[in-house]
Amino acid sequence: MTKLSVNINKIATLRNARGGNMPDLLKTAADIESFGAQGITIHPRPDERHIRYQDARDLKALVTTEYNIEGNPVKQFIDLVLEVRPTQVTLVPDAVDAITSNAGWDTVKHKDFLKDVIQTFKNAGIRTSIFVDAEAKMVEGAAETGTDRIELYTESYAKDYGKGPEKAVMPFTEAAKIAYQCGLGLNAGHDLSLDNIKYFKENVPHLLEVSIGHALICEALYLGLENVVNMYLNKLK
Ligand SMILES: CC(=O)[C@@H](O)[C@H](O)COP(=O)(O)O
Ligand SMILES: NCC(=O)COP(=O)(O)O
Repeated sequence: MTKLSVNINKIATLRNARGGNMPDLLKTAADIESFGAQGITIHPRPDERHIRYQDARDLKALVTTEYNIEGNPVKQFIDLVLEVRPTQVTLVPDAVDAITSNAGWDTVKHKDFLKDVIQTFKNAGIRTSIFVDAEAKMVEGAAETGTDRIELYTESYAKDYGKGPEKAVMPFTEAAKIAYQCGLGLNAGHDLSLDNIKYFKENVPHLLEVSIGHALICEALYLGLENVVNMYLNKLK
């Protein structure tokens, strides 16, 4: 079985737009768990444009499933993760000004750095994962850091899925096999959606977990709007 970890960054984006507490991030996380999701993912960024560092602390007391914190391991992030002690930390090499994550780690170039950071988190009993592109060299490099898992960066799959799913998924199938041979657990995420997730699951072996946020929240709007519009109409009769 592949676990679904719901990324709630977009709930925080919406909340922050008005400065109040609507939607309530903590209630939404609890609801998502009660609907059956097996994990909650957040990706606090240094500018706190969506998830705030305090959200990461508050969620710790509430999340009863797998709690996954993603981010670039700058000092502030490392300190936060060591304080919160989630189930899993996912290291993502994102630039401060990036709109969203746009690349996996170069695990060859940054091997020594990653080894140190991974060890720090493992010493604290936190499972580790490294965000990588679906390339043999990067997967093998990740294995040499001592990480428990990798997360395959799936943007290219999502982008190319419409042009031909067989070709789009091929590098991910291969990377998954290599990860398994290296003894790495396998996660995946970025731009996965209701359209493309089934084919990915069917063609990528040993997939332990996917984290999905942007599309899932958009789909929740599309699929929930009719109900809410009708509730308003009923009140306005
Ligand atoms: C690592 C990854 O692919 C996701 O965490 C993604 O970066 C979501 O972050 P944003 O919600 O800030 O786009
Ligand atoms: N790790 C990927 C993630 O948490 C969600 O990415 P996205 O679905 O918001 O693109």
